[in-house]
Amino acid sequence: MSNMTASERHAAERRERTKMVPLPSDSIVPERDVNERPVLECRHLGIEFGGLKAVDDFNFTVGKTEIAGLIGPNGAGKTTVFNLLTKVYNPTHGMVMLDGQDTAGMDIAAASRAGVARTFQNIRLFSSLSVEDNVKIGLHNQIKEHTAPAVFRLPSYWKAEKQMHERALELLDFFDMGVYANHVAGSLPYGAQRRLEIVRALATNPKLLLLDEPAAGMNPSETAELMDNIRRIRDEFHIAVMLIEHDMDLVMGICEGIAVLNFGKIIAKGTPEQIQSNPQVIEAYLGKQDEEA
Ligand SMILES: Nc1ncnc2c1ncn2[C@@H]1O[C@H](COP(=O)(O)OP(=O)(O)OP(=O)(O)O)[C@@H](O)[C@H]1O
Repeated sequence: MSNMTASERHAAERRERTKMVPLPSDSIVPERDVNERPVLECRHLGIEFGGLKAVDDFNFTVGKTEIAGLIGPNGAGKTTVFNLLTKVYNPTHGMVMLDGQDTAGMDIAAASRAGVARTFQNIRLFSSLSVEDNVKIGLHNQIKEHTAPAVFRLPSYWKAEKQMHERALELLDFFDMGVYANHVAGSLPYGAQRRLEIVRALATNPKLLLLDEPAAGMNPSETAELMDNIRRIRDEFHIAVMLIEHDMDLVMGICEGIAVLNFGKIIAKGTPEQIQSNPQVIEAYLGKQDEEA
């Protein structure tokens, strides 16, 4: 394996490790997850804006520790799916089950507590705050805060502060970012800011981490490092990751199950090998890319 590029190595590792098995719902999950409750089940999910069906009859399941991919041409509806999963939008059709919980009626904060976290296509950090404070913002959704201890600086307040500081550093260290803890977030190099977004999302203790174009703007070595980090997140936090990405080496290198959207509809679902050899996908998406190249 020594002469392989990072993405070839990832693809080889994935082929060795992951066997995808079908569920009765026409979805597939990694074999290791088949007896576990899926972290995400979308059934006939859809949303209309005016007359436009931005997402239509979206059926997709993500296993408990799966790395899943959502791909498709620009405007296909991918980010809208993430907005539905995080309750930025309420669906006009269908349902989303998060770790077995129906998310109907939840707002963004409730969905976060139920276990979904995300990063955005364009970096959204509190750029004038410190790196540590950005992570602590993520941690806040798990800590029950009472006004009196904070106002009167009671011992329970300091204990919670200490716990948050330690946890924030632990998470930053996981990504070799502990040295940046006191830096202003906006002063970090681009790649480090993208990593910080992931750390902040992980701080909410999610079961499902949604990454919207995590490799955008990255050079090949940063992308290879990102792929390693996504794998490490899955392996060490034992959570699922679902990502939207245009970088096909990344998608085919680390994703286990993939859905392809075109004009709001799933046109193909399957393993990277199945997706790469699907004529509809090649025509709708991969072929188009080749023509552009
Ligand atoms: N709030 C909204 N109101 C009206 N139309 C919307 C809204 N949000 C998304 N759309 C439309 O839904 C469609 C899907 O958009 P979406 O951003 O989900 O695509 P995408 O696959 O993420 O694209 P890209 O790869 O370019 O980010 C587009 O036609 C978009 O204009």
